Amino acid sequence: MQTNFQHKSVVITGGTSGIGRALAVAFLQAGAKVSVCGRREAALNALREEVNNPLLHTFVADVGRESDCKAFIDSVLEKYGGIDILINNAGVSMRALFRDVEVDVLKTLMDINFWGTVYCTKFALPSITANKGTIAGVSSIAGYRGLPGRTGYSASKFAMQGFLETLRTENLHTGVNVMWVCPGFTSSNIRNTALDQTGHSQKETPLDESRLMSAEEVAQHTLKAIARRKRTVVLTIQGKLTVLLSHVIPRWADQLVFNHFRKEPGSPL
Ligand SMILES: NC(=O)c1ccc[n+]([C@@H]2O[C@H](COP(=O)([O-])OP(=O)(O)OC[C@H]3O[C@@H](n4cnc5c(N)ncnc54)[C@H](O)[C@@H]3O)[C@@H](O)[C@H]2O)c1
Repeated sequence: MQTNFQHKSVVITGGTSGIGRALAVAFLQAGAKVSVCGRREAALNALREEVNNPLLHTFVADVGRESDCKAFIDSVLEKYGGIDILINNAGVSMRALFRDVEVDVLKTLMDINFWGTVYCTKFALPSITANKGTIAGVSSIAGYRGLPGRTGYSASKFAMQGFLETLRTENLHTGVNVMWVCPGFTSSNIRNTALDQTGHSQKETPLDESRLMSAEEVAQHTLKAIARRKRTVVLTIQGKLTVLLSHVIPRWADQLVFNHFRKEPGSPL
């Protein structure tokens, strides 16, 4: 890994916790120049103190805002002179049935998960093209398969994958690799910060987070996939089976997914 990423300029959105944070640490360990954005200065300061590495650049930006994304990418170009790898990682989830949820919750998820990806990619693309680099998205099984209680989340990840797939095809002969990674359930803040029907954080997780894949494992798989210039990576067997079943026998997939989410603690199904 060391040889692949040494001195590369790597940009990660949403890098103060979970998978984004683990990616930042892993790329720094591999000798990359890492730029991370987050919404809160205090969380970015904590990350800087913890990793204590001069190759880490942090910037306050809400990826749901186009002007923040431009300012973030401009700051990276100014500091490091270019971008080799962009990882669109920042994300928020939800848990509420569509019949109950306020439409604004879905708009918030689209703003962050989808539009944040579009904005950052738009501003970083010229430099990544010049460097024949990589544009990556941290997607989800929810980007292949609608999951109950997650209409906005699934829609945003389907949209992200459609956007990235199109971009990959447009860039087939430019030397730019466009790819996405789909982790399975991974221990992080994503379920605690998931929005409820009125747009407030749930502040609890329905899963035993200690039994899930770690963010560090996801980061290692992601570095490997980027180094090998993969197209898409689904990280778990359960995820691969869900994707396959959804294509081959979608009616079964509907029932299996329904059964799975009905058993989730607090499920309104
Ligand atoms: N944890 C899982 O089980 C899992 C599974 C599949 C996909 N994912 C995806 O992985 C990615 C990372 O999530 P995670 O699991 O590490 O959760 P997390 O909540 O720990 O990390 C999400 C990060 O995004 C940041 N973020 C949220 N909104 C933002 C905004 N508007 N602007 C800037 N930053 C913002 C958060 O501050 C945080 O640093 C997400 O895109 C998520 O959809 C997670």
